[in-house]
Amino acid sequence: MLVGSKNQTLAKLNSTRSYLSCLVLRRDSHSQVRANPDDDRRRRGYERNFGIDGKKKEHDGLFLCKSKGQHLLTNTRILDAIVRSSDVRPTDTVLEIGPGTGNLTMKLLEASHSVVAVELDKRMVEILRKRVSDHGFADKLTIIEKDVLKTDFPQFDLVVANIPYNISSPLVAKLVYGSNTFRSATLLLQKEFSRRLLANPGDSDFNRLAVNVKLVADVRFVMDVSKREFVPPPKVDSSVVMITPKEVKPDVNVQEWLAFTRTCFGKKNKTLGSMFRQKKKVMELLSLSAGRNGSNVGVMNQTCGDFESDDEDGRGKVLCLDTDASMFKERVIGILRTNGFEEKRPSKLSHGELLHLLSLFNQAGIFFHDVTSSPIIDLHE
Ligand SMILES: C[S@@+](CC[C@H](N)C(=O)[O-])C[C@H]1O[C@@H](n2cnc3c(N)ncnc32)[C@H](O)[C@@H]1O
Repeated sequence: MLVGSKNQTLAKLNSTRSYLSCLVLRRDSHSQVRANPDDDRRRRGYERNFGIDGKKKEHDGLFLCKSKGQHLLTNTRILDAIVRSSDVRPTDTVLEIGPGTGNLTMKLLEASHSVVAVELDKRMVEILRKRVSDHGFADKLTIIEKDVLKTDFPQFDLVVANIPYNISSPLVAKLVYGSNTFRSATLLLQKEFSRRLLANPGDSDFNRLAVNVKLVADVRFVMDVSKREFVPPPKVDSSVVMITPKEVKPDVNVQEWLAFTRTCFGKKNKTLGSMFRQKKKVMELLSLSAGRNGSNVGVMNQTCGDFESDDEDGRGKVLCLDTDASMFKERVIGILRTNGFEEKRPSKLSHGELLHLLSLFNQAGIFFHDVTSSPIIDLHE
């Protein structure tokens, strides 16, 4: 039951910082809240089911926390459309990330052989368990009560999930660059993130996220979902996309590829020539490449070492570094020029062309990944 109007609720929320991130959901409201085509009725439904009441919160209320991305999808029509578009089969084990109170889970349990759900919020887990066992599905559900980013997944056939948007990038990375083999991942994502993911080489908005994901997977747009379909409504609209891992993946060192795309897509709209002429970039690549086995840069450093020892006041060292850097820069630009890449912009290049350029650099002893740092899969920025 609502205590106060929506405006009063917001005023109270503003009064305490910690309240800003949470709303109170009555424990039974997951089954009562339904999206409605009529905006006014939807607002009234929202107001009936949410409110801020200190006492209720302590006794039978449930906070929906912004920081955990807790926006529940309540429109049955959309939930059905997501399940249909995911192509789930009766023999499938589905991985659901962030089941919340189980709106999507119930549909997945009906359509699949079993569901593995990863949820970090104990209160959600409690509600989900009860709801699922009330409907006789307990045997088909495994709940992993953990942070999905710190969990090893058991085997599954496909992913279907309305995920917390604040972990979109590391989660997509974990799925597409992780060790699990699966058919597809149908994900409800922030619309802007989906658009970035869907961009193709040559598009004005082709970006590092898309180039990294599309190296190993295909991405298909499924549908847009309005923010009004969620309780509480987030600030942004959403889209459903389907990510399908490629059967054959390119034979490339992933860390080297990710470091290479970080360099290439770091400065929007620059040509490769102007990007690789920057002194800072040249010095960075020189130092990364010098430590690698088989790198010709090592030979340059050896010569440099002899030179340095002859010079007592250290001026030779500066000169030597400058010589190294300018020779190295010539080598980098030479590769770009000889192979027709100097005037090209990375966003216009295909995966094949980018992979070719990386292998030309590596063959010439020019490397991008810092082998001394611990490996991480970061897909953008
Ligand atoms: C957007 S809600 C989706 C809820 C439900 N699937 C639905 O559609 O109504 C995201 C859910 O993910 C959970 N969650 C947030 N961060 C998580 C994490 N790192 N690991 C696992 N679950 C997480 C939240 O507690 C919340 O239940």
